[in-house]
Amino acid sequence: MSSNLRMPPILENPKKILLLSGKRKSGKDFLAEKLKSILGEDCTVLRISEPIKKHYAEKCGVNFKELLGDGPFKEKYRKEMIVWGEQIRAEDPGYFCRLVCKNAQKTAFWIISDIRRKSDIHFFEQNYGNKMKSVRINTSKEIRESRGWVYTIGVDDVQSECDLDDYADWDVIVSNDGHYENDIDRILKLLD
Ligand SMILES: Nc1ncnc2c1ncn2[C@@H]1O[C@H](COP(=O)(O)OP(=O)(O)OP(=O)(O)O)[C@@H](O)[C@H]1O
Repeated sequence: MSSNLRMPPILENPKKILLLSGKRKSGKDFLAEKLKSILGEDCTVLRISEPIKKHYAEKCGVNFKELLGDGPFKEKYRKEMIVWGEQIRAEDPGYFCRLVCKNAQKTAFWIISDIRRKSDIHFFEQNYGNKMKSVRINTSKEIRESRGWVYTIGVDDVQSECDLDDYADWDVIVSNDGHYENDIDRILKLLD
């Protein structure tokens, strides 16, 4: 056997990275899971908040799985986690993005389902160039409220929730107000 045949394949993955952004309860995780169910094994859903939650759970002795879920536990600790995450980011804005990419499975598509800051977008632009596609999910206040959103000082009025309100360079903007099938098609086209 020639030594060439034993060379490991060059990893071209991920081929595309979808960044999902939107206000709380806009449906980022919901749409990420719908996309994953279509893309299957070729796709990994990643969350920048995951290493934050993991660290926070270990530090404070709380349940990591509960923090990841969509329930009251996450809401209870959200404010504290935001403050802690901001302290780390102040020194190194790419810290959590880098951690997520480093530990991610090398599938063809990555979906990052919780993009919250311009610095997150810049990280992916700088490191992955045109592979990165950004999606903003704009969902009405009324629908978000019907999904359990309650305006909370210290959460809804801080950078993690508002920094991307004035970002204007989205590849696709969707409204997840009820019917999402067309939105899914428009997002999938970004992966061509
Ligand atoms: N199109 C939809 N149809 C039905 N239910 C939806 C739809 N979009 C979202 N939901 C539901 O609304 C709730 C909030 O959605 P989701 O957790 O995806 O929001 P999120 O943007 O990820 O929120 P957060 O920023 O708080 O993590 C979930 O229970 C989800 O199943």
